Amino acid sequence: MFLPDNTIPLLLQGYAWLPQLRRRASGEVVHTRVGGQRAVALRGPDAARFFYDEDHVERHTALPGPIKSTLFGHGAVHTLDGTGHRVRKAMFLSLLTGDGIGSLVRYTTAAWDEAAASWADGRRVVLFDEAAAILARGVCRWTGIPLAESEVPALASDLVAMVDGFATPGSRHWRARTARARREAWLRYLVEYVRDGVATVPAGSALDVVAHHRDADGEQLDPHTAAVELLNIIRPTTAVCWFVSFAAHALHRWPRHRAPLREGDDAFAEAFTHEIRRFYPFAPFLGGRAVRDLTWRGEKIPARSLVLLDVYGQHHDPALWKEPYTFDPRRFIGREIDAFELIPQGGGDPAAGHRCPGEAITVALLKALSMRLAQLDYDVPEQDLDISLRRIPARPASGFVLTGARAAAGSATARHASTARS
Ligand code: HEM
Repeated sequence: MFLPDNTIPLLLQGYAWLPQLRRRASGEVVHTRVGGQRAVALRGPDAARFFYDEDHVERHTALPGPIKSTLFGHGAVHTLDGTGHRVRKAMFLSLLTGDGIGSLVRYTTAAWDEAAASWADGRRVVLFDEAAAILARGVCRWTGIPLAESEVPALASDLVAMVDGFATPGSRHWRARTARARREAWLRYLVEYVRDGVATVPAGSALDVVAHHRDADGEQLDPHTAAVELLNIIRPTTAVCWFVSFAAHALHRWPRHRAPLREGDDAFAEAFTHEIRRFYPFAPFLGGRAVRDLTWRGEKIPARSLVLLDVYGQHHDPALWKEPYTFDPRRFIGREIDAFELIPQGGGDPAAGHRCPGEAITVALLKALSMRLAQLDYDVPEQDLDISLRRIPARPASGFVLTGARAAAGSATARHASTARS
């Protein structure tokens, strides 16, 4: 079968690329070619289950060099399979789940409260940038990475750049590569100082654990790989700023959702974070490579093909979600979420496969910061709030500008401010 290469349509159409191919396909599988390679695209919970079976799809041969040089780093856990992956992944899960989440949220909300107090002077705030700085400050403190206040904006901007430039040719891509090279060098030295005892580090902190982790071969990570994995903690945590800007966008478009967040309705706040992660575009699709000839619902997938899981398409499939283009947090209240149904951060069991180990952290941070945002009154001046589906990763064009931010009367933030004054 002749398959034309679809790389240019992917670059032009972004998130709409796979859903459009799917609409034109005769069956449940899209057959195409991308980057000169044969590819198939699937979607739906059963497809996700199929994709996450290591007997079907591997990762180490699938990730393109430009994505490793920007988003993940060479040698990252994302690029491993089998036992090597399990051992490295266990390190991440030991750090990113359980008791540590509470202290990361506390550090980050403290950074938010401090920043929000400074917004009260009426200045113009670009929420995307402020949230990135707040998150970078919180996660470095939590990780044990020493960082002076004056260094926060440049670090936040580098971490954002690594995410912003992974899927695009041109200046954003080169900015991402430069940012990664700079920050890998910085953290490589820090790891060496920790190992030599030149830098002291809180016992059990992420910096301590990564610096002393032993991989499946019993060896410590080389300093470069340790730096890559530290970045794989602080970079995606800072990237929660994308979701914070989407939360602001949602509260602006559908202000009725502000009241339950402001009142501290925990179940609603959790549902709100899930709906943000379903409704708004972030990871467009996930990719791996077929380890052998496979068959999916009667269709052949030749060995070595790329297998793409259409995340955005799955989250907007009317067969799975009632009115998928309506933003409705209540769809998540009072029901279990299947491990392969809502997949903004991958699917399945994070210990057994590549699902994001930082999902609980993402939900906890987004929930806490959305509730704090809802407790502020602010003005939203004229600006470009368009979220282009052609841009990967998407974001509100203006970064969501607000002015005149002040604690809403009667909110927990206002009570906190008046206690601090008295
Ligand atoms: C902005 C929020 C986040 C999004 C959208 C996100 C999304 C993802 C996605 C789509 C994957 C790949 C899943 C796969 O390949 O099957 C992933 C993997 C990963 N994420 Fe996240 N993530 C986020 C936050 C975090 C946080 C907060 C951390 C750590 C603190 C983190 C650390 C990782 C790591 C280490 C992996 C690699 C897992 C593996 O290959 O086994 N992520 N994430």
